[in-house]
Amino acid sequence: MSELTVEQVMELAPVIPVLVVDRVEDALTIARALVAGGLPALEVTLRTPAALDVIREMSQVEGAVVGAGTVLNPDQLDAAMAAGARFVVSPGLTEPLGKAAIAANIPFLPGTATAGDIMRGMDMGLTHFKFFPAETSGGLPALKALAAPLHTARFCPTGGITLESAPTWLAQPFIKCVGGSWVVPKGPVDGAKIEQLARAAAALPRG
Ligand SMILES: O=C(O)C(=O)C[C@H](O)[C@H](O)COP(=O)(O)O
Repeated sequence: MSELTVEQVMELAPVIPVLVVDRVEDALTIARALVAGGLPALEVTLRTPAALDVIREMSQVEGAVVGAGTVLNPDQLDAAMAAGARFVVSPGLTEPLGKAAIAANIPFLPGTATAGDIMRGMDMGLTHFKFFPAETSGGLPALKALAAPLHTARFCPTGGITLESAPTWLAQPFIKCVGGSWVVPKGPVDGAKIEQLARAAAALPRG
């Protein structure tokens, strides 16, 4: 259960940082730096063995709204929610995962890249989607072409987006936020650097 709607999660900041965290010891430093920099919605990808513990740790940080990314199936959805995830993101939309997320009443951003993906989501009652992988799926021209007929859908493009390219995406009315990993660079964790990158991302204007 989450007290936020998916729209509210997307409106927290212009950027949802996509996090791949290997060491649970780094979780608090990363989350505090991102929240201090103005990015409260944190997507912890289930790509590392530490991910569920990282969600638990980060959830203790005041102001953080911690979600799970790379959620592939209902079992992972359950595990993420048990760890405290308040929203979930997936690279693609399957019927089992979509139904489970709707039944669990948790904000869900399924990855979509085609009209068929988005229409299947709409049939399930979903209204907000990740556009993934954004740059290699045709970039903004592709999403504009999809959003024209599917005009009620709202998007969080993710995949290949940078601080420099984000403003062009965010200027579109059908785009609520973007996702990106650039805010937390790979390598040793530097809280001051992360906070600085978060501040720049949080200051991006939205359309
Ligand atoms: O697996 C998921 O659910 C994901 O969220 C994948 C991420 O969207 C991308 O890995 C982020 O892409 P970059 O910003 O280009 O690094």
